[in-house]
Amino acid sequence: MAEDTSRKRKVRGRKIRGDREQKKRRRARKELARKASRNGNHDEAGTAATSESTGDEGGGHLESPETVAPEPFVETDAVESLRERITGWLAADQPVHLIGPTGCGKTALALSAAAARGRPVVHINGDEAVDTATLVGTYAGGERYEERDEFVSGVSKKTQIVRDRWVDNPLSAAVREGATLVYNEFSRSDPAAHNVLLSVFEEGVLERPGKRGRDRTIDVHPEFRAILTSNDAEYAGVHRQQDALLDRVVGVHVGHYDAETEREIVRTHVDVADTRDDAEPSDSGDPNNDERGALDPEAIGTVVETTRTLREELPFVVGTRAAITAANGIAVFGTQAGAESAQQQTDGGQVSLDDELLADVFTDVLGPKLAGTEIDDVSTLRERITDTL
Ligand SMILES: Nc1ncnc2c1ncn2[C@@H]1O[C@H](COP(=O)(O)OP(=O)(O)OP(=O)(O)O)[C@@H](O)[C@H]1O
Repeated sequence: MAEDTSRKRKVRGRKIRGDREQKKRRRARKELARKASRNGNHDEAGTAATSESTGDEGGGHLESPETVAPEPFVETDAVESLRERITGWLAADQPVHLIGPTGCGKTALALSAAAARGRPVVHINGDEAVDTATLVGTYAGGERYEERDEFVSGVSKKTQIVRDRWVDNPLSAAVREGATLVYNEFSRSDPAAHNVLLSVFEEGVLERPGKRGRDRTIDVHPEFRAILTSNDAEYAGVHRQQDALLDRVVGVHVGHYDAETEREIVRTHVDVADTRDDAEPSDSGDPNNDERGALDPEAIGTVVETTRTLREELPFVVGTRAAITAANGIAVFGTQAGAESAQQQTDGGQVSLDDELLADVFTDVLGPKLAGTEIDDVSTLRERITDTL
């Protein structure tokens, strides 16, 4: 009889514990939903879930589309047409591989296309150290918790339980949440790390190596998409990725933009002088940098034209980034050289630009690229630049 009573209480105890756990889980889910909605992280049904709702940990990898959208972002016809190609392929459920020379604008395009989808974004960079666990997740030791059993009133039993703690990494977070994965310079990572991508792209499941039981795989959310970027030289170089992977992505080749687009891009990254006759004296616009002046459209045109000529003449890539860096250098050094008075300097005067300054600035900007090229030293580089001007 006594045994019967204790059994009943034990059953009721479990039921109460079960209700409490359910409530706790519901509270946790609500909290996660609140956090996710603050991040704009919703799935199709308007509910929000993160890996934690399945008992795993995976926070921290998702960013809202608004956060990742590049700012400033120039949208000329050339930029828009490329972005439409990317978003078009994503709509066709194809992973996209953006291939192009360094500094031509791949990352900006990828992030802009990802943001345009309005889904959460996971942004990672490839490098030698990336392996499967870095992408998919891993066990991060045991998690200890205490379970309390109340058999009869006044008699309780505590049990220490150690449970494997799984930590999600970017790919698992992205496939679970239906995010857009932007995997920058993916060809810098070991190709073996990307085997998991094959089943993600082909079968819609992510295998979690080391996971056991029914948690071994994650079903890929139907809204999950991937944009991979790589430098055209590296892509064909040391880390050639397996054909099986390259076969499952479409390649969009991104070259250097046309002159008008490059001028627009440079313009958005520097302070532009107001050249109207009745314009106020120009101000750098940056309260922390009084020494930086404003470039007029003509100076921006000269920087872009020089960049484009050097691109043809020099044995290494001279990307749009080089043009932006040079323009920013000229905004400082041109102002220092051109300022006739101390007052003009602190006002952030308009820059004065001549060949000497252009050669100095471009020599510094391109100096780091000499290694492994036919140009042995920096004085030869300067000569080559001067010849081009
Ligand atoms: N459409 C654009 N609007 C504004 N800025 C842009 C645009 N495209 C590129 N840029 C700027 O040009 C520079 C180079 O772009 P980005 O970093 O995207 O090139 P990348 O090809 O990814 O370079 P890397 O191969 O070195 O990673 C950055 O400063 C970026 O902000």
